[in-house]
Amino acid sequence: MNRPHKRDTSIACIKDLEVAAAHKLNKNVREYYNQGAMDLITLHDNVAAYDRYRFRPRVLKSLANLSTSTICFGKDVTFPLGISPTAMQGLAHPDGELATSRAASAFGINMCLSTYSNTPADQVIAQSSGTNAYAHQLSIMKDYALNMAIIHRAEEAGYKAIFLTIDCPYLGRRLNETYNDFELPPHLSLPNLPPSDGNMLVRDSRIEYDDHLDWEGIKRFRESTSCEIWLKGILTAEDALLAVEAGVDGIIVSNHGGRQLDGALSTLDALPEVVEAVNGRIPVHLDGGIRRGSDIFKAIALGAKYVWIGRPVLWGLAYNGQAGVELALQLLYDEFRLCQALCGCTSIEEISPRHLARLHTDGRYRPLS
Ligand SMILES: Cc1cc2nc3c(=O)[nH]c(=O)nc-3n(C[C@H](O)[C@H](O)[C@H](O)COP(=O)(O)O)c2cc1C
Ligand SMILES: CC(C)CC(=O)C(=O)O
Repeated sequence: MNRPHKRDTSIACIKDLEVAAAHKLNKNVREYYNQGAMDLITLHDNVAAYDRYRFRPRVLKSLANLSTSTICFGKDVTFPLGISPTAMQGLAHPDGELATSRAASAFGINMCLSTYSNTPADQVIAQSSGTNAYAHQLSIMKDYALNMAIIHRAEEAGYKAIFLTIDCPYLGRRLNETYNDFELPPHLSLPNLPPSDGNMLVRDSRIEYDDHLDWEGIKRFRESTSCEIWLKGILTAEDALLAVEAGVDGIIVSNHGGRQLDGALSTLDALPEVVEAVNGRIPVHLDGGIRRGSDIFKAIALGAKYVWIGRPVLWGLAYNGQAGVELALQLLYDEFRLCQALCGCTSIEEISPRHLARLHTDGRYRPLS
């Protein structure tokens, strides 16, 4: 007999889910997922940056027609949140990326698949019932036949966009991977990449990234596919302007979840200068540090059209597969909708910088504009 799923009352927010996931994962995987580069300064600042803002809520606005939905990659999605590409989801749960994809589709939000997926791209997108859209992330390797094969497989399978990860000409120094001699367990494979029996992350010859890539190279990617081309890993106005000139379809303000250059700006702090430089010519998205629905609201208020999450999904997946990812999404959705309502916004378009105040050096919060 199918019993109705009883919600675990000990999990009321993403922090609870992080704790629950920590009990399910072994040390190597937990630290690979949760940690980042060097002293984890950027990792922590990604999260802390949200607390440097306060809301300026507007009251007595009828909420009768409140809508949280928005359009992203041609889909009318439930709210402005998507799933960032994270490697090797099979480490969290045997269903891996299949479970994540089913949860994204059930919830009506978009998903980006990692180059280092444990599941082939066509199987991941096949889990969708048509409610959501998919992007495929590309770690740009020296081997262009391999890069192009990944792009063309994604295009044929129905992926709408390629996210070029541009903050990774070399892998960041993740100390946990060295201490733990972190490796992919033998039961998991990486179907996008040629087989190898070397150490997965620290010394694997498959991870020879193209450290010669420049803006001309980005234009060539643009010409190689009918998928949209997005750059994941922009943190400055200067590079945002070059991205617009290169003709890409969009930008994701990202520091790889604090896993690349430790000490780089938090993504929320980088967002305003990128939004200002782009000036509406292409959409700007953000990922990094989102742990509450109210964080999503703050990023949207600062000009992101859509935001993405990495670790909260991995924690949901580790906790309880597809149902755990849906729980993570539900928590963030409920918190976001409430925050939007309490700020007096009936639509995503109404969310603006006027809804925020920022902490200044004199200890006071002031409106943004
Ligand atoms: C375990 C893990 C694996 C990741 N793998 C990839 C990857 O394969 N490609 C990529 O572009 N980004 C990767 N990222 C970065 C995420 O796409 C995203 O930028 C980051 O997780 C966002 O920060 P958050 O985890 O605080 O939400 C990974 C992040 C984590 C935590
Ligand atoms: C396999 C890794 C290179 C994936 C990644 O980008 C990460 O761990 O941050």
